[in-house]
Amino acid sequence: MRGPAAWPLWLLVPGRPAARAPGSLPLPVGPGLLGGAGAARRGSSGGPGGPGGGAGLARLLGLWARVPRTCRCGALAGPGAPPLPRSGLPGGPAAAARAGDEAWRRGPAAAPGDDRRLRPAAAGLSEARKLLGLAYPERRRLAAAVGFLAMSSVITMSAPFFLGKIIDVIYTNPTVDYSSDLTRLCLGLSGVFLCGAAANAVRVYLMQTSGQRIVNRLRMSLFSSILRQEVAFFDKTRTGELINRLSADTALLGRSVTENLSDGLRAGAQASVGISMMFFVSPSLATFVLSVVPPMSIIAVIYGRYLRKLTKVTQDSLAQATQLAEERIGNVRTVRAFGKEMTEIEKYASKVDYVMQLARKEAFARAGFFGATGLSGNLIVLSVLYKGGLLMGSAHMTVGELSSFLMYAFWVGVSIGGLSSFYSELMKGLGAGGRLWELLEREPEMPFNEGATLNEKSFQGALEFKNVHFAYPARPGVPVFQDFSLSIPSGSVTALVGPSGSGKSTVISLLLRLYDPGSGTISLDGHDIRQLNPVWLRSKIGTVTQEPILFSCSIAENIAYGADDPSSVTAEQVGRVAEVANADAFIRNFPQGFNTVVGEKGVLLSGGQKQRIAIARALLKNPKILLLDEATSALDAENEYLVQEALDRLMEGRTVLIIAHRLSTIKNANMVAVLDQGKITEYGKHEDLLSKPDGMYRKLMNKQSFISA
Ligand SMILES: Nc1ncnc2c1ncn2[C@@H]1O[C@H](COP(=O)(O)OP(=O)(O)OP(=O)(O)O)[C@@H](O)[C@H]1O
Repeated sequence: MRGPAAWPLWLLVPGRPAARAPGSLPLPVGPGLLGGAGAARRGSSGGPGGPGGGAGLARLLGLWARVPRTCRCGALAGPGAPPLPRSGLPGGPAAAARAGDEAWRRGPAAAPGDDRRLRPAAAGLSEARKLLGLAYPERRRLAAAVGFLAMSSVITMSAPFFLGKIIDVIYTNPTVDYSSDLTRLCLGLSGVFLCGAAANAVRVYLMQTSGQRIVNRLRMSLFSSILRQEVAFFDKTRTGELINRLSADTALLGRSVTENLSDGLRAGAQASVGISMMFFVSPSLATFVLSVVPPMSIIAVIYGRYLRKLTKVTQDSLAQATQLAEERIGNVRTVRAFGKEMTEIEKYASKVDYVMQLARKEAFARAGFFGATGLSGNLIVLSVLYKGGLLMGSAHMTVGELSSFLMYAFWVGVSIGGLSSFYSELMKGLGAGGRLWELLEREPEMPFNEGATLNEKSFQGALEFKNVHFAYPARPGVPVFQDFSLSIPSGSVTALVGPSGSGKSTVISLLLRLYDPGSGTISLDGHDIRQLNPVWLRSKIGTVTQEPILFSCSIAENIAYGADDPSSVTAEQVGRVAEVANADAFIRNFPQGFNTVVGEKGVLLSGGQKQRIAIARALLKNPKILLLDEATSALDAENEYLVQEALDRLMEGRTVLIIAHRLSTIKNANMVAVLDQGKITEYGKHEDLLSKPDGMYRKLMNKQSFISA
């Protein structure tokens, strides 16, 4: 915040400390003498520009990779891990309750473990109340800050009165020696100003720290709410947009309820005290001055509404620009391979240009608003001088009283400027808040962590699809499965084959319950998986895809990610599974061994190496059910052998569904299922299916090149 001492004396252009309006009048006393001036207009940093301003399964599972990196490693346990902090508060609901966070609490009918019902209690209330609800957990700090604010404001606002007295001491009787009176008054006032400055400093500190805590809590709540959403939500919502909401919008919203609120309160308090003092010093002059306030209020309301709408559009366009940048930077190899750098730069430039256009509109509105308030401020001063001069001439006012009045008028002008800044920042906060509330209050269409679990001892891992009909929510009119039925007995290996796009990866998505079928049932040991707790279900399933997604952390952390509680995994456990997965030799060859950081999405490793790390991760998870997607392209002979051997070890004793691309896998499978046009058209052993002369399987074998290794 700009320090008051840096403000020019003539500053009466409300909310524009840095710009002197042409022709504005110099005032006798500057705010620098009067302690902190919280009415300083906030910078517009939160506005445009922001604060500181054919591998289907891989694609599906890649959704998980959209999770921001910082949360992927270690901190975020896999399925089966303790649920994410409810209510977004680091300590979960208990902490929320401790913090008195009424905006985030369980609904009255919530069952234990029912995360879905956690929703902001403020839902349905006006947005302004929701904003204030955010500040509620910080009420003690904020109340203390308001106390210090009141103290510094009282001191600030008493200054003009005493300064007027000093002027009268000087002017009233120039022949008398008034030096001792003057020294006493000035020393006393210096002490009082010092107290005012200290109170103001404490207020700023408390407000800033509360603001950051509110933003942190808001970000945690939002991140938690985003991660709970069903996968279909991520099919429709773009990552960059969510990132923008998490960073820019939360900051804007947080600021509007703390620093801005504090400055608004200060300005409000100072304006009302200033107006009262103006009436106290000269009622007739005060009545005259305040006749200009109502027209200004009307302009402010119109301006505020406009700004609110504009902020919403600006934040949306900013989110789109972030989305584009995030996607292109994340896929820079593809951009480079196609030589599209310049095209992408132009695309980004057009998005940023649009944000700029909106910023220009905002600047235009701001300029008009602050120009009008500045002009009226200066006119007030001029008229006070005029009318005050006349009153002094008729001996109705002393020079000290006129000086006091002018200073109060000045403070009221500054405070009204502060109030208009507060109002515009609040409107911006409300504009940015709209989308945030939508996200925060969105209830996932699929339960996140509720439902039954099966008895671990009797759990077999038999899977069955019965008359399943399914279309992706993003394409409801295009059915992927129509009357799809398939049984995968416990402990058996079923190979799934079918033409590209026939829905093989979709089978895996449905088993992981990333989506629910439109009709029909998918059961585990005879229980409809919709009745089961999805987190528990996923903890029983391991997946290895042809393009495994690794996170940008160490190899050890990537392997430990498979465990229910990654933090409890020992180096020995990691070493052991890496050995079984034929991965430890190449890992140990890296200078930093298991501590080697693999780069974003594991970009620093080869395909075969990534697969073996994924196999080690699955081994550590030790699931009853395995869903595998074999690599379509052949690895070199050695890698091929090592991966295959690791996979064979991984498959032992589990229920396995494998999207097969290797002849050897198909031949070794207990059963082969042929998927075509949303149905299983053939089912049996490799040799039996091959013996059907017109069968789909035979045609597939002839058409598609299965890897012969
Ligand atoms: N998230 C999604 N939203 C909408 N449609 C999708 C989605 N994922 C896949 N599809 C569509 O569903 C159909 C089945 O896709 P799926 O990935 O299951 O096929 P596949 O048999 O695994 O293909 P491939 O062998 O090429 O990987 C395709 O038509 C595909 O375009």
